[in-house]
Amino acid sequence: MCMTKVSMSHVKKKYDNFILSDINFQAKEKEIIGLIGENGAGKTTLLKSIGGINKIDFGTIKKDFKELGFCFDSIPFPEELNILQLEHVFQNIGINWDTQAFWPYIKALQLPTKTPISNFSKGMKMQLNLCISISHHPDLLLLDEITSGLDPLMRRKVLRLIKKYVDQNDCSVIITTHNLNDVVEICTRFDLLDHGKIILEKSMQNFGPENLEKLFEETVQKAKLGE
Ligand SMILES: Nc1ncnc2c1ncn2[C@@H]1O[C@H](COP(=O)(O)OP(=O)(O)OP(=O)(O)O)[C@@H](O)[C@H]1O
Repeated sequence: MCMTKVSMSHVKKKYDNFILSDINFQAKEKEIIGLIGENGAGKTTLLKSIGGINKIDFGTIKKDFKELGFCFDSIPFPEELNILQLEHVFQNIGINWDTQAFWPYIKALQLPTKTPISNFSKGMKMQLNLCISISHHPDLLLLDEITSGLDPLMRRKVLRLIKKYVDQNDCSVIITTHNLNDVVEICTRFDLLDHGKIILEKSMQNFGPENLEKLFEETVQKAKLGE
């Protein structure tokens, strides 16, 4: 049976000038869900609501995951440390941490282990963030624009790593991205957001980047015209 990791029902989140409204959304085990939409559509707000980082104003979120992993744009660890030092800290703070899993990820992405993290590029920090997140063995992984700022080769490596993690674990992933190739390459489903609403949800069978872009444009255009 395919387990649901998170289920949202009629969720609303209000900011002064924005409402995420009437969100009904489910993520099931093994799904990799791409959240797409124009700038300011509400992708990060939705992701943060799922992760409990945002307090919702209305509706319910049923959480059936055991361990949450997430990567948002801020780095939640001390940047003056290098990877060797940071890994030592994780080993010793008594959290769910798998050293054996962590080092092969670092090796695969060729991240330097003795350079202070403060000297890493934005892309390198994102990669490290991902390696740390999946070394806690999350069964729900939230990734906010994980591929932005990555060169094409590194982007491919990161996507492969995410896909492999899902293949080998009972995990579901929700990823926000502006790169529709990310969705085509690893997602099993996408949800298109527009002005705080999910206006389209589709399984990824038979979509290439061109027809996904066309569908994106047409659906957003129709929503703007109120059709
Ligand atoms: N903490 C906040 N306080 C007030 N408004 C916010 C806050 N966070 C986000 N917003 C607003 O909510 C709306 C949706 O923002 P969000 O970051 O979720 O969009 P997004 O789809 O992820 O955009 P992008 O693709 O540009 O990253 C925007 O209008 C933004 O200004």
